[in-house]
Amino acid sequence: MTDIIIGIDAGTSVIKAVAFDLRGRQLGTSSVLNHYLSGADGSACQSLDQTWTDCATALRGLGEKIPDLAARTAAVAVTAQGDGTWLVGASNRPVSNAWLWLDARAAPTVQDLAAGELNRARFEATGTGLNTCQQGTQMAHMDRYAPQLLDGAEVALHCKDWLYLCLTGERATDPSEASFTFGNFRTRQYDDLVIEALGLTHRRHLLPQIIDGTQITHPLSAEAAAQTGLLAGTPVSLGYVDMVMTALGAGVHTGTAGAACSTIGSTGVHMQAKRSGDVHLNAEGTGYVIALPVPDVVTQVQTNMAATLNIDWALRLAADLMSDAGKPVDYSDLVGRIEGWVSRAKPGAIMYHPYISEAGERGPFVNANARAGFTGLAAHHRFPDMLRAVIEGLGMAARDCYTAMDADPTELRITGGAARSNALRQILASCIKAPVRVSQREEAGAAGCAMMAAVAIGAYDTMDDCVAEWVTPLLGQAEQPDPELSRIYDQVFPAYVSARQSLRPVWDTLQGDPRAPWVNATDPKDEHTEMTLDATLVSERSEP
Ligand SMILES: Nc1ncnc2c1ncn2[C@@H]1O[C@H](COP(=O)(O)OP(=O)(O)O)[C@@H](O)[C@H]1O
Ligand SMILES: O=P(O)(O)OC[C@H](O)[C@H](O)CO
Repeated sequence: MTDIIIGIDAGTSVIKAVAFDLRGRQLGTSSVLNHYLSGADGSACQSLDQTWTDCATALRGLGEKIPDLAARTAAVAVTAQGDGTWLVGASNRPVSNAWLWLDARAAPTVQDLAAGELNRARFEATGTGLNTCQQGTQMAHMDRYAPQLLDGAEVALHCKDWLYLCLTGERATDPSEASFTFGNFRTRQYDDLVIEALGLTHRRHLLPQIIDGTQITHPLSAEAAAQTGLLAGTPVSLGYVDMVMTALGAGVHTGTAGAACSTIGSTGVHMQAKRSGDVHLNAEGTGYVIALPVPDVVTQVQTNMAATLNIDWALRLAADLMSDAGKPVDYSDLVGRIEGWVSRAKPGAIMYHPYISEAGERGPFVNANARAGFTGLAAHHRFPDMLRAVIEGLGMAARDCYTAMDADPTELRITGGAARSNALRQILASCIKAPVRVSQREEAGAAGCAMMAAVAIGAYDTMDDCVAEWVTPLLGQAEQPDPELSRIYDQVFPAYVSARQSLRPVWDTLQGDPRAPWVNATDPKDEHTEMTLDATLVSERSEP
């Protein structure tokens, strides 16, 4: 009897394979740390072959934990980190390492395309502002400065699409990434005007077929079966991009009017489900519109490049000082002190803009030069005051994003590593002025794509039926905002926005001239991969 669905979530930090029963109970997880290479030129690259090997290892690991996994598996589904460019050539071999969503090399091309006369029409079709993370801008950049990469490719995939190809031999992508990058969120199809606006009409042949994993599956190939330990012929479903899979699993679409969902992990993703006719397209042309695997329902999205990476930066600073002073401690050991430090500090005393990512910020404004900063430090301030400001900065950034979406959430469902922090939950609720609820779902991304497979194999007639059993019962208690904190944050927020608007020329000066366009097609040196490793260690150590 087949009674298990496996969800694969290939994130930037970790690749996970998670087993669920057909009613959504999590049975087991197996994970492998992910690795990418980043360079001083802004590059962030990942080996396609290694990604598949790691995925297969995670699946075999799951087989060691769950008795008779292969025979019991009714379906497999895959989602992964989004954006980026995974080029595949003849015989389905990689053309080069993938460019990840973290890759900042396309910055000059983004500036150029954003000023193009077709850009507003492109935005109104995709609902998505241009940034360096996306496949469209990365391919446009390659087309200008490294055309040999595209010349050598037969198909341009995203991470989950590459894994789907390895699992099934099918070249395909899903409606979410296809429409927010190259298409229209209303039709979920490619749009010629969008492709023209990116200057990629002559590369149109690189875009794969679009399939919906709630309706179509392909069988696991014999080669993939040998590598993963699963049975050839097992149905495989292609999930949507991880941002919406996580949100689906954590409660973005349960039928509660006005509810929104934020993922507060390394990045911050803020989203609200809407009918496609109700999407608010802002004047600045920023954000994403990402389809959900539900007819005519999309998510309006604004996403911060860095969320908890700001906390990790502050803790690392403290850990380095302690280590230099002969009291060695890893920054992840300090996570347990966050609550005490925050409770000792005065709210709203210091302002912090959380743009710590080397790639700047993308939501609700796009600026590769944006950088983090404190405003309002005084001699009496100590580390706890600064840490509280960092966490309040994440709350302000979330409010900035929801404001740009014209959303006024009635309730915020949260997931991601920092949802474990009481202090963060209270600050977030008070900044947004809505109760927060933490989903008890441990692996929301893997669950989201497994739900698609559950619909595809007929375990549920509709996604809404599946949500009612897999998602709604796992939503935790509502935690109310603190009215006094909300009053303080109401006062601070306009200043937070005007400060970040005024800082623009300062950031431009600090970053100097825009990066020289990238011309060298060689891959970066392995300069650091420890960011992802550390993030994982922290979250493992801080399990409740
Ligand atoms: N109790 C906590 N308080 C604040 N941040 C935390 C806590 N526990 C984990 N984190 C942060 O959560 C992040 C990991 O979140 P997670 O969602 O697991 O990662 P990712 O977004 O990389 O998939 C780390 O940056 C870590 O510092
Ligand atoms: O790997 P994670 O942080 O789960 O996901 C990354 C997103 O897909 C990315 O931010 C898309 O641009």
